[in-house]
Amino acid sequence: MAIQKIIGSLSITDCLIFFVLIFITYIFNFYHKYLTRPNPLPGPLPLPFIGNLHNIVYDLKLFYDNCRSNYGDICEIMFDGRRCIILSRPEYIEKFMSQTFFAKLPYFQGLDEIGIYGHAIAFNVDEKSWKYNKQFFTQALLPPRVIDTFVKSTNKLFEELSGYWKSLGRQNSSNNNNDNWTLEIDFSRWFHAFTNDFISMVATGERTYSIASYYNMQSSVKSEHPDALVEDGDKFVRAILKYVESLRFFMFIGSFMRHYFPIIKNVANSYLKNRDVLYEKFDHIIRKRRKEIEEMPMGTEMKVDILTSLITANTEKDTTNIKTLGDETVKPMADEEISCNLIEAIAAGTDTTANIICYINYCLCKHPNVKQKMISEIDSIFSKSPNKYYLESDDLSKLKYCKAIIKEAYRLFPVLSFVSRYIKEGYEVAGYKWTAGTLFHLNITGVHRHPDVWPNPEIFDPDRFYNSEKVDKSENKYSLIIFGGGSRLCPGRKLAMREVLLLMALVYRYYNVELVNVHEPLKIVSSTTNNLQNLKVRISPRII
Ligand code: HEM
Repeated sequence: MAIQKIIGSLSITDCLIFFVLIFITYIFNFYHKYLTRPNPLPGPLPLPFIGNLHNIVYDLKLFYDNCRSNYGDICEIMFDGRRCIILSRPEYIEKFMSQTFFAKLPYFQGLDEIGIYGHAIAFNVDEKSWKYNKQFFTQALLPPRVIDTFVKSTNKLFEELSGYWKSLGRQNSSNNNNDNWTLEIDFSRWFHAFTNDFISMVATGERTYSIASYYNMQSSVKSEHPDALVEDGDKFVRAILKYVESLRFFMFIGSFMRHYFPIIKNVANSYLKNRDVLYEKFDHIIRKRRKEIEEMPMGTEMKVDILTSLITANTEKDTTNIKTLGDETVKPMADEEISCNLIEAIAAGTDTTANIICYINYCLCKHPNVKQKMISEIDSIFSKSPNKYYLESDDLSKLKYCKAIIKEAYRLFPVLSFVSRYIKEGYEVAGYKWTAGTLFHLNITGVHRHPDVWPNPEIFDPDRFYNSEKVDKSENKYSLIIFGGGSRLCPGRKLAMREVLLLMALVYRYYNVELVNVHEPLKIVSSTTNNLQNLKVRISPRII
């Protein structure tokens, strides 16, 4: 009653003064806490309420690119109300690359709401559940038999892509029947479509027909795949892309805004609806495959894809030997968990691989000498067997210079700007003691362009990884972290390396590739990955 009386007696000016006082007290507290923090490090000044969101959200890549030169090997930002320490030196990140389990994130209510937090692998913070999922996932991807099968699928899919290029090239030329055509293409769009088609096949055994769909958009004749299949694939890809986009939204936009702020609430709801549609689609795919597997007589050869492997693991149809996790016997994987793993595989394997292919292509077009040396290496594989069209795993292991190019392109243009680690207990890093709850970002660009580690770090020079003298000098274990490291090492690394190598070899074996405009700056849109967009190249068939 007394409080009601006091509130009733307040004028508008009193209320305003009251809110201003609260606001000033908050600001004072915020900066007092900031200025008296333990182990203060350099970094951009955080703002109340948003921390350093404004520094990173507009151009994430630029921020991490400049982080080391502006603030040094160790600096800090404030993210989601907590300190985030950015490490840009191999020696500092080394501790996080051990086999000890590290979470990657603190608790994110938004990620929980969208349904990924604590599930599958990348967003899993529970050691036991993460181990369970990662073991299954790795088992599904790493065996040589599996990799060989996917090498064959890449060859076949490239043949289809090549057919589309040829058809568009001929449609573009005055003479429809010859191989004397040139075609301008958006390399980035084609290879996003390609990796999407491919990873969907790897994950579920079913294609998205993304390359056919992109071809149909540009061609006067349609691909041979039925329209309904292509449209279905399109819908599926759009739902996946929207889901990936929603992860960022649910991480950055706070719970209050998502639930009560009118326009934002609608966006959140549309993301949740998309999630439900996507999970329903995966449910359907999983149920269908379970039934197929159940009906298969024992001993029948199974399909090679992640879905089949996750369904059969630890069942009587299991041909591998997972069975135990530590000392515990583990159970087969539940459908909900399988869905999350499949979504993660598709999300993690599309943009990463497509972008690295684009960056490699850009570097090659900018460095004709490197390109020529690489083409000689590729041709040497084919010249040993003149009727060869496809390449096999054994051929790929001979492409040493191509591998060096991949590493060097990735060093200069990492697809991910950073990887994160979150400590649940006190820990010593870079000579400082950190309390539980500190988040670390391992700055990939900072490490990859560190002048103490890499001589002339801004120069594209694949010989760093080819010429053994140079390799010994400059490559220390954590100075190149393409696939992260330690317990969190990327389980898709072998598959991705094979796919990228094979695509390089096939594209440059069969096509001349030039940038349409050599002087045009790169268009990189940085979000979860550093997406290279609108990479216009001119292709024509190589006369071999
Ligand atoms: C060129 C392509 C790829 C690159 C550059 C790449 C890079 C990375 C990096 C840097 C990490 C973080 C590692 C860390 O925190 O230390 C990661 C994690 C991961 N990647 Fe990849 N990746 C690629 C392809 C793939 C593919 C094809 C798949 C699956 C089919 C995949 C699945 C995953 C998963 C599930 C994780 C989470 C691992 C964990 O947290 O334990 N990646 N990847």
